Amino acid sequence: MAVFTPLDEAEVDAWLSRFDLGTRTDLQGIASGIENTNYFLTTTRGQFVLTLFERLQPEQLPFYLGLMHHLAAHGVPVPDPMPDRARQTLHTLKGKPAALVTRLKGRSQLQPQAVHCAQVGHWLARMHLAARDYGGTLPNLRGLAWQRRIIPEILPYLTGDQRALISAELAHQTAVAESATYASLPRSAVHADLFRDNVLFEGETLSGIFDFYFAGVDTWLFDLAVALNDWCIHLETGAFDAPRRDALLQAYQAVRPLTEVEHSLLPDALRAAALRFWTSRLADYHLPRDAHLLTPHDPAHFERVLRQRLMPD
Ligand SMILES: Nc1ncnc2c1ncn2[C@@H]1O[C@H](COP(=O)(O)OP(=O)(O)OP(=O)(O)O)[C@@H](O)[C@H]1O
Ligand SMILES: N[C@@H](CCO)C(=O)O
Repeated sequence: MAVFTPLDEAEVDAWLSRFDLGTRTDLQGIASGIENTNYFLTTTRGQFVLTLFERLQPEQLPFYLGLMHHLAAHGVPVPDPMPDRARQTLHTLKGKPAALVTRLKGRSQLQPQAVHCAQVGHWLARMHLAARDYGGTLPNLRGLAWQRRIIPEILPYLTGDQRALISAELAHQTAVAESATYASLPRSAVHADLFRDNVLFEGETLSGIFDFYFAGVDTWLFDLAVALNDWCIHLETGAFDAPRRDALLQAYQAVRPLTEVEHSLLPDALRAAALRFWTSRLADYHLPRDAHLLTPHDPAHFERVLRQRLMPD
């Protein structure tokens, strides 16, 4: 369930009157999602999503909302945060930070085919190019610095084999991140969590990308690796499905060809992306921050993905 903070119609109406968005015609709690309280809010002027941020710090939110607006203004189909009459997009409702964003059309495609992966590759590259001149500077808060802090806390919960794997991978990624080639990788604000459940399709056409609340400045290659590791694998084994992987990569490169350095570092980036989500899932599982909010995803899945990425092709 994802209505952690129930809202009644009168309090939503009072809040909505700050905007030039007409009056409420419908309000429905959204059942999915595990981080925030979300409602679909329909007014006489359009369809929106009202989000109450249950966990995120208000200081981080201007970066996410600013990025969404920047991308929307560049023609990327992402939720556009609505300003109130005082031109603010970050609001407060029931004492929590809140935003009202445009509702995107479409449905998720949890069993993607190559045609869907090609759409994801195309829009990921468009997003990267559009984000180049976004001025926000929030780092990826689940990047290597966070992993180096949290992995020692997780180690006691792991088997000897898992401890060896995660420690060796962390050491490898630290060495990669300190290399001169890594420093030359193109980067900007990126989504950093472009999984199947954060994209909508109308038929075979991508109609929306949402959930920017893990976005941060990181390499474009890392963002690409996150998407490849989710959209283009067999979920049971973590192995790549070659037609889907090739479709995503080709469509990405039709918009923005990878540099030579990016080609050479892609295998490391795929490992880095697997390590990132194995680590966060282990942390959510063993060190829950807000146990009542989080339904942890299965950490073993990303352990399998990492082991697959370590095998020769
Ligand atoms: N702007 C939007 N337009 C259309 N649908 C949306 C939009 N934002 C959210 N949704 C719908 O609401 C659901 C819940 O949103 P979301 O996945 O972002 O939840 P969350 O709790 O904020 O994050 P998490 O994915 O981390 O659990 C999505 O699966 C999607 O169906
Ligand atoms: N995509 C993340 C959850 C955070 O949105 C995961 O699958 O672990």
